[in-house]
Amino acid sequence: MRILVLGAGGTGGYFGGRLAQAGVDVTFLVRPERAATLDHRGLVIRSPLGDARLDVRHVTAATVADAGPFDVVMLSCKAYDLHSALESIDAAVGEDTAVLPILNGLAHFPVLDRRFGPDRIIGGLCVISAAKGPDGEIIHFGNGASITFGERDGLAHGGRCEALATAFARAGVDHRLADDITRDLWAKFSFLTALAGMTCLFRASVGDIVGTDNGRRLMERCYEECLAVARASGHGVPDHARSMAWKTLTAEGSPLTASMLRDLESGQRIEGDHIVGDMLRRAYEASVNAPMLEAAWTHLQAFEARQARTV
Ligand SMILES: NC(=O)C1=CN([C@@H]2O[C@H](COP(=O)(O)OP(=O)(O)OC[C@H]3O[C@@H](n4cnc5c(N)ncnc54)[C@H](OP(=O)(O)O)[C@@H]3O)[C@@H](O)[C@H]2O)C=CC1
Ligand SMILES: CC(C)(CO)C(=O)C(=O)O
Repeated sequence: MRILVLGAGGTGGYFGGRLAQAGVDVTFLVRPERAATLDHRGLVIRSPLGDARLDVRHVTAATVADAGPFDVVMLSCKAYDLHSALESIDAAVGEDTAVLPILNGLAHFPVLDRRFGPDRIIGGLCVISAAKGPDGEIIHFGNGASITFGERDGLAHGGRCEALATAFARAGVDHRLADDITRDLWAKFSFLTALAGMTCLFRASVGDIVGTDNGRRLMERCYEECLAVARASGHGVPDHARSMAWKTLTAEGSPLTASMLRDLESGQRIEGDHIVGDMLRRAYEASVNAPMLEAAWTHLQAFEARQARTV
């Protein structure tokens, strides 16, 4: 199986790197600056699951056409880069290529469906805390790193998801082939929106928020709003996923924050509109009362307005 990974940042660098490390046929599609770093230093992963320095095959938008087509294109850009990423992968997508996005959120699916046709798009998500460090190294915080994917229509599509599962198994990556990926996507979207909305709003970890007089109650309200949107959309989050999320969102002393807070505090662009803004629009459409999401989204928009003035 030939895999193209768009982006060699926190998620793409980690999961693509693990595949490459195991000898899976992986090529990274990167921008010129990242290509220069990969040439110079290789793909460096610092992780509690094992450090690595890998010489990885890579192309840029200008050269990808010569390397394709691929069996799978794994998309690991931030949502605000989606359109440029799609322009770049166009030449790599052939008749039988599948596209596996691992972005957070849901709003990229209709964009991908329109561009490549729904049959080409696999549902995917990942759970990890990782970022690109100052020297281009992938820093993996914490011990968990898993990827979940599956066919959104439940059909076989030539066994491409099984082939992907084989590749991840070979790389020793914790992975799951989901029987209902849409349900998993909604479960993660609901959890992440509450986590990102709240940790950004209060500029604090879960533990620090729930340790305050009212934090636990506010966290509960925010998560309840997200769950209500999921239910109204016909994708109610199953009990086990809800109780796991709730435990994580209210764990005393937990240092967990969303990657969005890391981005916000380091002055980078954020996926506020793709995550919190999108959930709130869905709340309005479904007539779900969502004051916590309104506060979280107002805060992120105000942050972005100030950020735009200072760059
Ligand atoms: N980081 C995390 O812990 C987690 C992130 N996610 C989600 O995964 C997605 C990706 O996040 P993350 O990996 O952190 O993001 P990063 O910013 O670390 O990595 C994204 C990479 O995509 C590259 N890229 C963007 N546009 C293009 C393009 N047109 N051509 C080539 N490369 C491009 C960027 O390149 P360049 O280096 O040139 O800017 C960057 O290296 C997001 O939706 C995020 O919410 C999900 C779970 C956990
Ligand atoms: C919740 C978490 C850490 C899980 O991967 C995540 O997706 C993020 O912070 O963006």
